[in-house]
Amino acid sequence: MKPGYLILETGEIFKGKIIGNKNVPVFGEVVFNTSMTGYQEIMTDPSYAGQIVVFTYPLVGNYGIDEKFSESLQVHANAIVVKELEMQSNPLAKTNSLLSMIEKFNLPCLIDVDTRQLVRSIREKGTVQGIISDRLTTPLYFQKNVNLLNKVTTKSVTTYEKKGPHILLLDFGYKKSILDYLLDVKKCKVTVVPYFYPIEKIHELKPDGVVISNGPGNPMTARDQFEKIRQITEVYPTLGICLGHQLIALAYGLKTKKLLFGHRGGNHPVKDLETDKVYMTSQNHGYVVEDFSINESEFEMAFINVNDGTIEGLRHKRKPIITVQFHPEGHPGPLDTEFVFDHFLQSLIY
Ligand SMILES: NC(=O)CC[C@H](N)C(=O)O
Repeated sequence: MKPGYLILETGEIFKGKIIGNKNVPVFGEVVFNTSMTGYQEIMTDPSYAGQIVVFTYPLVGNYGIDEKFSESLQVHANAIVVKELEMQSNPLAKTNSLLSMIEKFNLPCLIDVDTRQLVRSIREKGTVQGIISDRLTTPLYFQKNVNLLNKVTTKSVTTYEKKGPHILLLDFGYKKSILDYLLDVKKCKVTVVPYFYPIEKIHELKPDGVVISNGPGNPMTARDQFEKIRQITEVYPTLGICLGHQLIALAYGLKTKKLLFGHRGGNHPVKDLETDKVYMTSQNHGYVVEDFSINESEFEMAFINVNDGTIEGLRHKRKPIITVQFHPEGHPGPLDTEFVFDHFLQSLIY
């Protein structure tokens, strides 16, 4: 194991050891996730493309990995940072080790890091770019506002046949558990298309409803899709999840902004403004829809974050459009808000 460093844009340096891909430096936006489990789902969630993920839970890898928990076929995070990494596989659980996954995907990983201090710094100063390197003299070079969507979206059109309603999943980097939920739990027929799929071709597929997926980066990088998204919502009942929520809001003229350090974890409390009930949700986002922009828009707030009062979901006043900033499909995290899918499916006429 060779010594390594996480060098932040602010000039702060965190020491550790490099394992996995030793071909550093590697760059990325440094974000932290507070989930106590779910490292495999987090690493394979396409929304983390371009980011260096810091796990606040101090021991990562202790229950191994299992193919069925992957949210995609790749690891999307640029690198991970952990306090203590369990190197062995767990013979009782009969799983492979996290290290085998790190090696398979050639993922740079900085271990033995004071992640508490690192997260304190991010919480204070905000999300910053960083570099993992094996030397302190690495020149700081940061790419900002890169379009990550082409990296994560599907290149083809795939239909999964089932007897239920036909849902089009517009893929900005969807998590597999969204597809699984629609297929296996709700028995929907699902067609997954690239995010840039033209509106005429969407009409040809004759979906009963559209789900706009989660995905990486600043939602404004998808501005060339806003007009199409608006057209989709004019015709089809639509559910937007996380990035999908932000894109629908932007398509209707609302605004987004970057949070100081984002929401990434499995216990973010969200209040349903219709019932006044609070649910625990799984979250992973750095941007939010700005609340002032909702005034005089065609939307009303459906969910609010109990911790910081940010918008967690929108409902169109007349059209069947539901959007959520959190992840109703969980993975990792609670499934308390799966009913969001039911509300969407109830809005379909087929
Ligand atoms: N999970 C997501 O879809 C993330 C959305 C967006 N990239 C954000 O960070 O806010």
